Amino acid sequence: MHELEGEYVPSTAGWVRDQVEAFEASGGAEANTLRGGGDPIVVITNRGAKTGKIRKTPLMRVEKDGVYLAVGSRGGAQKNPVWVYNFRANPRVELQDGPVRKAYVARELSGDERAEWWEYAVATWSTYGEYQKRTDRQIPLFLLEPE
Ligand SMILES: C[C@H](OP(=O)(O)OC[C@@H](O)[C@@H](O)[C@@H](O)Cn1c2nc(=O)[nH]c(=O)c-2cc2ccc(O)cc21)C(=O)N[C@@H](CCC(=O)N[C@@H](CCC(=O)O)C(=O)O)C(=O)O
Repeated sequence: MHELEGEYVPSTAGWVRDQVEAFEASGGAEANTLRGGGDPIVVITNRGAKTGKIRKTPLMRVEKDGVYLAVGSRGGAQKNPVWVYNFRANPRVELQDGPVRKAYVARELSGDERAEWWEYAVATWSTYGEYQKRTDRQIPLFLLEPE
């Protein structure tokens, strides 16, 4: 059975749900930046930690040599986005970048490795630095490596 089949339950956030829909309907040709600006996004399909349902999570595109970084910033909110718990429970995800959708395994980062990737994330999209200043929660990072 294909790893990530199952019932897709859209995000409770309308703008996110709509972006996923437009992105997937166009094979990643449309709705592939943040709010139509110049910052590229990817869409990560993941399995709910409690419901087992299929979730689709757009994140900023942070990539290096075929490996992607998922940044649990959620605008600097005090609590983690719940997809963090999905990635921890079900690390096999699928990531679509433009027209290409592939299987990855998510691995949560810590220590020096995390520090290095955090620096790269902020260099890629500087708003992440602003978000970390807004909360004393340490923003979780997951490296997505091709399966
Ligand atoms: C709104 C909420 O989503 P969330 O998983 O908390 O994630 C919040 C946001 O991070 C998520 O919406 C991101 O896509 C927002 N977002 C970014 N969020 C980020 O954290 N970082 C980014 O870089 C980022 C970029 C981005 C770009 C475009 C865009 O449209 C959205 C972007 C949600 O969908 N909640 C569902 C539950 C979702 C879920 O996965 N439930 C699990 C249970 C999880 C648990 O164990 O509690 C399950 O199904 O079992 C609900 O309340 O019903």
